[in-house]
Amino acid sequence: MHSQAKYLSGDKDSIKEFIDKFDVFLFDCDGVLWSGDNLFEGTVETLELLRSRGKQIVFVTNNSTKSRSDYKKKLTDMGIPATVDEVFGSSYSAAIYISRILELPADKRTVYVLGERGIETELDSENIPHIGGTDPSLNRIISSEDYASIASGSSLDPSVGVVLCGLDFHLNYLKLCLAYHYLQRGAVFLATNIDTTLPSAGKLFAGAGACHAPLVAMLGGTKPASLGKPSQAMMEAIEGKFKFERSKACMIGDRLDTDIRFGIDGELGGTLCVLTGVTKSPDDWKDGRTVPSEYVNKLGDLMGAA
Ligand SMILES: O=C(O)[C@H](O)[C@H](O)COP(=O)(O)O
Ligand SMILES: [Mg+2]
Repeated sequence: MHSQAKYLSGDKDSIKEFIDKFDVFLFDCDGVLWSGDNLFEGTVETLELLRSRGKQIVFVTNNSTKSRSDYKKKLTDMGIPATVDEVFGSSYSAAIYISRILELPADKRTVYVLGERGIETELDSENIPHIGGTDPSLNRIISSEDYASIASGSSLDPSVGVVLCGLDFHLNYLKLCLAYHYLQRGAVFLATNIDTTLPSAGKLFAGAGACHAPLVAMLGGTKPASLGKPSQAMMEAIEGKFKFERSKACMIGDRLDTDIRFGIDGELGGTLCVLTGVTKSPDDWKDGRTVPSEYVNKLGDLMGAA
């Protein structure tokens, strides 16, 4: 880990030297490429510059609301050429973990989802049965019948072996209580990611970590295993798919406890922090716990090497 982050913005030679050090750039999305649907200045040009220099680009996002194909569409709609194979999201990471790593009893293979369509799509891609999620019948206030049927277990699906939590724009009391009772019955507690906030429109909003925080409180502090950044299960899955040399790879992100931690723990060749998302200034890493190797004001500053 670095004790001092090198500031690159405006330093043409250092930017060129930085880019030349790496063959692969792992790009975080929210807070780096855009804020919500607002693309940051210079993003398209910077990605074009890196590709023109033969760099491999991988989009590594913790945003679980979209599948890989959804992200490919968002990227291309925003003017960023991308293929589905270049996208690796936390929902996909979780689906791979559940289908290929987690060993569940044969009668406990169903996943109860607290989250959006992106999680469901990726579970489908791994043929994992799931309930909850975007089921419209759950978008309502809990009833006295619900209390009774959840308490007795008569409305609970006995095949649920996992509760998987992501960013849920339709979160409610009923859904949290269903998740809690599945967990109480022994379901494995998983999260796509731990991000407590979501950058959008230049400010911060509730993130996936805030969505499952009520369950952590109800469970007396038990936290889910998270399959997004900084999980090294995700790094290993990405490395397995793209076969890159870690010392020649750089993680570019806006969040210290996910993106930069992901790159440091993964012993990548470098970590570049941008100040357009969650992290706002070098003061944010003055405790020395998670210090990027380099930083810029915004991604587009790398155009200094053009
Ligand atoms: O709350 C969340 O899920 C995250 O803030 C968000 O989606 C992170 O996405 P990323 O910055 O990893 O693209
Ligand atoms: Mg981000």
